Amino acid sequence: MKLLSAAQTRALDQATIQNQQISSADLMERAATAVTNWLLDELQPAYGIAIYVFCGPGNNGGDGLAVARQLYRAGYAVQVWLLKTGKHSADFTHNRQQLPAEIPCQELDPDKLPAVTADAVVVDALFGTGLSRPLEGEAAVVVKYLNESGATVVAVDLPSGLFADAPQPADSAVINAHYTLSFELPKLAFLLPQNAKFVGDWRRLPIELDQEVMHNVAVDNHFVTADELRGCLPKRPKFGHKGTFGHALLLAGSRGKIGAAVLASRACLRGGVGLLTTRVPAVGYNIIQISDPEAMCLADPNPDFLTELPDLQPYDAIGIGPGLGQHDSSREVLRQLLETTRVPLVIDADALNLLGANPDLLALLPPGSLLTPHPKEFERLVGEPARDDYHRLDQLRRFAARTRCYCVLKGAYTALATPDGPLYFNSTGNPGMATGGSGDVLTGLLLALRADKRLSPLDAALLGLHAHGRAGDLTLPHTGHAGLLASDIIRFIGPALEELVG
Ligand SMILES: NC(=O)C1=CN([C@@H]2O[C@H](COP(=O)(O)OP(=O)(O)OC[C@H]3O[C@@H](n4cnc5c(N)ncnc54)[C@H](O)[C@@H]3O)[C@@H](O)[C@H]2O)[C@@H](O)CC1
Ligand SMILES: [K+]
Repeated sequence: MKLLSAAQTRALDQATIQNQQISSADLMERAATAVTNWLLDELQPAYGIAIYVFCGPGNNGGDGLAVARQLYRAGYAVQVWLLKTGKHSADFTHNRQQLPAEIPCQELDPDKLPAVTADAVVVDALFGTGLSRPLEGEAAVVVKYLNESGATVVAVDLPSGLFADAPQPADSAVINAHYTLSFELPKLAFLLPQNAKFVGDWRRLPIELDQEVMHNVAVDNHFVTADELRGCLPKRPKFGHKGTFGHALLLAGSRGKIGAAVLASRACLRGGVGLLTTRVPAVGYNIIQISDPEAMCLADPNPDFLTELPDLQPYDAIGIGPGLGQHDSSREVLRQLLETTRVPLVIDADALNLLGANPDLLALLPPGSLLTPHPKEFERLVGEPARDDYHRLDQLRRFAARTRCYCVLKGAYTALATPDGPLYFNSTGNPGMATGGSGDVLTGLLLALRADKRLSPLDAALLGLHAHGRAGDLTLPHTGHAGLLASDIIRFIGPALEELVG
């Protein structure tokens, strides 16, 4: 699913109006109907509860006026409050004229705002994608007042004051919505941690925008849905054998962190790899052999950390990092690996920290490698803290372009940057997965998919990120959020992958 800029959204609205031969008021009615239906079907406010619709001067306000009319016709006690300032759009004026006279409708006076109580529902239709500067004056006063009211706030299209795809000054007034109802597509802003308190739970309301125009528009950012990935994982051929699915090598673990190697190995096996060899320091030999009997174990001569790179000839993909530690000898193993490998690499955890601390190693990164940092590891990799989440995405995009690698940025909506520019945001997963070992599981799963020669690097990464989050979602009924362990995720990798098989 594409994430459009505000300008692209406007163009798509216009194309829809033209191609479907409808008026802009018709499209607005469609949008408002989607909001009203969501309110009635999902929020289900009790009859008699006060519903305040706050409208700005543009088409977002027009949506609000149409919603107010529809809610009134559905029997709700609605009142409309209008911002005094601003030039009214044509569709605002149209819907203002359509508002039944029985609905109380007044202009807002910042010195005498309506008493909005905590049990009320507020529909925020002040500003949407037409926001051109941070809110100030009257609008900022209203927004701050609503944020303090305790009422349930439902934002139409976008929380007022929030830019769809760019940062705003830290102290600017933005609605803190409980729910944001976005027309047709989500917005980039929804996927960034810094905007979580503005956006609340977001929903996407389809309004039948022109599919062909949407298909052809070029975008920098994608939100990857299950529908798009379904069928992308090739079926295992009837006469396939273990060689068909690749032989992976995992370099992981150090004294006290052999568990990371166990988790990554098991996830790799559950990810469908044909064969797996796990290289751990000698202390991990028995542990791996007992915990992951399906894996072969090659012990390093050193008891505590990796010091030697094995012969790489048999392997189709190599993963390095989980629990590795940052010993000088392990750094040299990483260096040798970067210098000699001819197969895809998956690089995680301490291997990333070693890259960050040694720019000469970073320069050796083979193009096409897949890196899986969380934000702190990514900061070490690029050596510069991000100003905000948008800046961090810029850094991510530039890093992938410069190194010609695929780079993940782990989070609630994990991002994947590609060497050619586009970013892909993952749509699965839950906060229960923010637990030790979850990243090791991802590395193992991605390693399995990179070892499968039938998959492109991009498909392997997207499928792995999706299946990892989905496996985490499938554990929830069994574990809840707090009780979710990384090893539970592994149990559900199989079912999560099965959903994606063509
Ligand atoms: N274009 C269409 O046909 C559709 C538009 N829709 C709605 O229309 C919205 C976009 O409408 P508009 O483009 O009219 O934009 P908005 O309604 O978001 O706001 C635009 C108005 O606000 C003013 N403005 C911008 N920033 C301001 C600020 N900081 N302080 C004060 N005034 C400010 C602008 O000068 C303009 O008058 C969408 O978010 C969506 O809610 C939907 O009805 C779907 C169809
Ligand atoms: K809004």
